[in-house]
Amino acid sequence: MSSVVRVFAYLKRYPTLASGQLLCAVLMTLALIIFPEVTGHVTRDIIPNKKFDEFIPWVLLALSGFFLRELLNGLRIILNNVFEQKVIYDVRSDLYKKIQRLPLNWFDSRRTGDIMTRVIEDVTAMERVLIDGVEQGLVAVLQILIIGTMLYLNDATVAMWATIPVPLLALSAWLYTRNARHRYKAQREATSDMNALLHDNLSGVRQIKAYTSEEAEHKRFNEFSNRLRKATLKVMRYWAMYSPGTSFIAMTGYVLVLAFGGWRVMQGQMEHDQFLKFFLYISLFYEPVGRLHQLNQMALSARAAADRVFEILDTEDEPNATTGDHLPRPVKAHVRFEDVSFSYGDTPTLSHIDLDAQPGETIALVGPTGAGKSTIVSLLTRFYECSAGRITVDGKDISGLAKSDLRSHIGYVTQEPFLFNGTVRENLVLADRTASDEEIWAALDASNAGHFVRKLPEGLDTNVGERGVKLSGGEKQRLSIARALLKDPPILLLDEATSAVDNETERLIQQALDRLLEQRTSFVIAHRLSTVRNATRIYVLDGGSVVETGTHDELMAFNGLYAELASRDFAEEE
Ligand SMILES: Nc1ncnc2c1ncn2[C@@H]1O[C@H](COP(=O)(O)OP(=O)(O)OP(=O)(O)O)[C@@H](O)[C@H]1O
Repeated sequence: MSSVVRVFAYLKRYPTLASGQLLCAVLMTLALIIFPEVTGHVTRDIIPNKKFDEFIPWVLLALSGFFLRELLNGLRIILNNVFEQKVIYDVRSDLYKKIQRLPLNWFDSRRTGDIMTRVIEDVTAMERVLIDGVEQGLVAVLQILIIGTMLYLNDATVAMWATIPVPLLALSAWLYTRNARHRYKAQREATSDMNALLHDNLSGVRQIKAYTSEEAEHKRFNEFSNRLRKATLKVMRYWAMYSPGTSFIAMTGYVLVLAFGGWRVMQGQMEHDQFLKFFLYISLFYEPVGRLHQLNQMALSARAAADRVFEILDTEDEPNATTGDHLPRPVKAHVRFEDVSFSYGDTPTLSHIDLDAQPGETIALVGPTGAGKSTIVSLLTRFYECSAGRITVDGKDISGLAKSDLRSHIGYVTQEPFLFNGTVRENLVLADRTASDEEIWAALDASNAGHFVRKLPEGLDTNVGERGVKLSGGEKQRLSIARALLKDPPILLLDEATSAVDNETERLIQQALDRLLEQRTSFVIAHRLSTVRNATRIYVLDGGSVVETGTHDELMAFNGLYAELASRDFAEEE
């Protein structure tokens, strides 16, 4: 279905506002007739007969015609804006809801800046078709019909000559529109590319400064900006031919009235007052034609934007985004991977993984970089779906579970602790919206974060900055542990941080982690020897397969890949 038609579906939600503004627009158009009719009457009857007593009331009537029109216009603008903002709100809300339900691999191949452009700019642009397009378009057409009728009622012959340019205008509009879509699409895409680059560079501003690549990045930004400039100029070049061209065609209508109207006046077939009225009407006739051309331009741009918005809305939700089974209560958290295979693209990432984690066990995942450790964790949270095999929790295949239910039983502490730009409290209650201050402090104390949070200028209400930029790496890690503690999930996924912290911080973090791992089924992508040693079982991965399994001592005795990794990676710790 055409994007433009689909945009109109949003109209139906607000029938009162839509019809209210249309009614105002129709009445406004009707009020337009007052001035030319009054002028005609005054020229024909009042002035020649010197009716001084009637003159002022007629002039006031002409004035009241304009007053009424603008009064209605004011009301229309108010209704229009309320309508417009409601629709923008609805489309954005639908879009955001949809984005949250899209599978993670959709985001893997998208740029954040592009998604933001669609939500912020494209929604506004597409909505203009709906509001301005429908309303102004209808008003313009109505004005053309009403004034056109008045022209024919006044003098059909002159009216016929006056409207000769109309088919020519329709033809040029069709020619312009026919090839315009790709030009507007290119313009919207160039905007999006530039926003995506800007977003990326702002996120990586530290790297840019550290590598003193400001100049190179400025050049790259200018290249993108230049592409947008060129795309916009291309749109404008066509408009520069189309707009004056159509204006000229419309103006020939005036000349035709002058020529044929003047001729009829000279032949005594038309009165002076009629001739004057004709000029007033003809300007009212061609003025909305100009507006229709502007609307056409806007509609084309809006259509390109709507295509981009509907592309997101039409993407399929991730499976079980909102529906599915629930885990049987109480959740014991017995996790099994049974012959699981997975690939992100063409090459297999995980092959035939078997893994068993009994309730309360700590499972360490160890292996060289790129072995597939994080992918195992991502499959358990169902960020990605297994290509073959199955994963069960308490005997239930997770592929049939509602994701919200599954994830509500899983805590995930990522390697790079991500904090949102908000207060300490806002970042923590992400795990439990109903948590009291006492519970928050208990989680902070258990993660050894209570001490430093108490020292922050506004305690729990201190803003941590974008991605937690105002905190140290160790502090961020402890806050993310506190967040997981607050959630208190039966299953915990922990990607241990690799960045070096001083010994004291390391001790504090380790203590926090020990508390976090207590009495839960945990999967730890282990980088610390202490974690690996305490693990119930270690799975050693290589090239997407489990190559060794056992405890630390067993694997050291086995003297395989684990022993090699351990002697290399953990040498410093020992
Ligand atoms: N989103 C993704 N899209 C495509 N390929 C991916 C994606 N994420 C990871 N990969 C690839 O899958 C393989 C396994 O990656 P994974 O992150 O699971 O390894 P890892 O063992 O956790 O590595 P590390 O210890 O370095 O974090 C790698 O070859 C990686 O390049």
